[in-house]
Amino acid sequence: MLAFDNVTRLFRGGAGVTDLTFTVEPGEIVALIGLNGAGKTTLMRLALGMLRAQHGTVRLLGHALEGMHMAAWARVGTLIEVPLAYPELTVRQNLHIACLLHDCNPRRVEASISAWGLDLVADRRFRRLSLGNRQRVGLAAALQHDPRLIVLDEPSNTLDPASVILLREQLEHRACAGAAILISSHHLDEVARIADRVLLMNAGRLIGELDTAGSDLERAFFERIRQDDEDRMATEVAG
Ligand SMILES: Nc1ncnc2c1ncn2[C@@H]1O[C@H](COP(=O)(O)OP(=O)(O)OP(=O)(O)O)[C@@H](O)[C@H]1O
Repeated sequence: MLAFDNVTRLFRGGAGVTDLTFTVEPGEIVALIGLNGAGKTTLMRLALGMLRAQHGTVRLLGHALEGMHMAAWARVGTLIEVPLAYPELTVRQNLHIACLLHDCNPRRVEASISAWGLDLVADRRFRRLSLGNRQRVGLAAALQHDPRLIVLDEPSNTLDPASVILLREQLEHRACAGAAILISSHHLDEVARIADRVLLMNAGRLIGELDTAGSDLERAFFERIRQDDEDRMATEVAG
């Protein structure tokens, strides 16, 4: 569903991501964790063609990124950084547009409004919403068309605990229906609860998977990062 093969994208100044190879299969929830600046958003932007790889290939839904046509993009659901919405339009109008863009029946909008608890703000302009409600609109827009591939950057940001549970249920439901899901997060406990696999990212590289069965996830996470930093420094000194 989503496959990276040796993908590299470096920015001027040297930051970026290097040699990324991984897949997200149908029915799988894969989480990406790493410190600020590790490269998670860059990876997601590469996955969605918002950035082009300098080396390597990205494949979505069986297509090379360059060969993706509109019908294939309509089967992808994304939320990267901030929800994309027209500030002067209402929640309902924004969801209607998102539905049309994804070639889905606009009758789904009402179910989506109710699923995300947006009934009371459905006719309010997007710009007047609280941050958490904006995020809920963004998630509703990303998921209401039953995408086969879902890519969400820190989706639980600004959500209240009830919405975090709602998000978890929505993602589990979609994974059960066969969607491939990639999410990034800073919430280790939440990630451990929902993800089938947790990929660790550090300094622009994927450095392995975190075993979520362990009792002290934070400790395991920081230990892996510390070890990777040490290994890299040792390699640099030796080089
Ligand atoms: N357009 C750009 N030009 C130059 N450098 C960039 C650009 N976009 C990202 N970077 C740099 O690439 C690195 C990875 O950034 P990225 O936003 O992918 O990290 P992140 O893991 O998503 O961080 P956070 O958890 O803070 O959101 C950082 O050092 C960042 O400053």
